[in-house]
Amino acid sequence: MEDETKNNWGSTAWAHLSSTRQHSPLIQCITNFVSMDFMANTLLAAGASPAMLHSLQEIPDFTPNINALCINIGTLTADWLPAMKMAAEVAVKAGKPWVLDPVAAGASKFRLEACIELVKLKPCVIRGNGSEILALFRASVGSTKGVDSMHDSTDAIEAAKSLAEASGCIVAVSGAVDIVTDGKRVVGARNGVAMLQKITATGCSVTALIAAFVAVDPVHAFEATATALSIFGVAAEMAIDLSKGPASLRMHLIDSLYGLDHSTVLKRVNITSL
Ligand SMILES: Nc1ncnc2c1ncn2[C@@H]1O[C@H](COP(=O)(O)OP(=O)(O)O)[C@@H](O)[C@H]1O
Ligand SMILES: Cc1ncsc1CCOP(=O)(O)O
Ligand SMILES: [Mg+2]
Repeated sequence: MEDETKNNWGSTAWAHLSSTRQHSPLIQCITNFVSMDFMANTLLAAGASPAMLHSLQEIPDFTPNINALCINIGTLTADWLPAMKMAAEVAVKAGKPWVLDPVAAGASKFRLEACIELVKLKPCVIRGNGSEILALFRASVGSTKGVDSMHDSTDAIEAAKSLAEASGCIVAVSGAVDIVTDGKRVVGARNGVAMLQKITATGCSVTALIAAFVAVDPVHAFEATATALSIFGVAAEMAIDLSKGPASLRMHLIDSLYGLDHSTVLKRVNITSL
């Protein structure tokens, strides 16, 4: 049974990656300055088409034509927030899914309140690390080390389920095990390598990959979220053997994602029910 489940997830992951390569969904990213380059390259390597457009003036023309939107508050300032909100509203109105990365949600009142306002604008998926999801669930500042997590993803399972129930979003918590829940179902993706934490913007980039997979399979956002996390992890597993440290892992990760083949995906995708 477990093998069967694993194989099904492998096929689903391959379907999402293949579909991304075939359809090249246009992903608008309103993201932090740190992540822009790596996020765009991750999306390109997966076959998607990234566009880092964040001007308030362009959103009414541009956002209705995208396939999905990724909003990341990593280097948030007050002047960026109206564009994020407008883009989320325009995307929802146009029937396009959007994904929220609540970077360092618990680091300040300003960030936390921005996240809470954004969650009200109906993201399809929220992906954060353990501390971010706990901060959002508790609606409280603290218990985070800036953008890095002070918690294991498994510490936030119940918080993720409650947040998913309350918001109607899929909630993903990244870490050694990536947790994905819709409030009822919970799966864990056990792919990836610990050194991913030593490369900035890997979390941001996997959130953008989730947006790409949700764009090609919007009615299965739960599955698309789990497979995106797993595929990113599998690419890292392939890359680590070729790497000498974080800088070369970063390079090989992009190459591995670009070159991932069917048999590797079927063999390595490791998603199970929790
Ligand atoms: N200990 C770990 N082992 C394997 N993969 C990990 C580990 N920690 C994080 N990852 C992976 O690194 C990526 C970024 O996750 P994470 O570091 O939790 O996000 P963030 O950068 O937003 O804090 C994800 O793909 C996640 O699966
Ligand atoms: C270092 C840093 N500072 C503000 S945003 C950012 C990038 C965070 O990226 P990630 O959440 O993927 O680690
Ligand atoms: Mg992050």
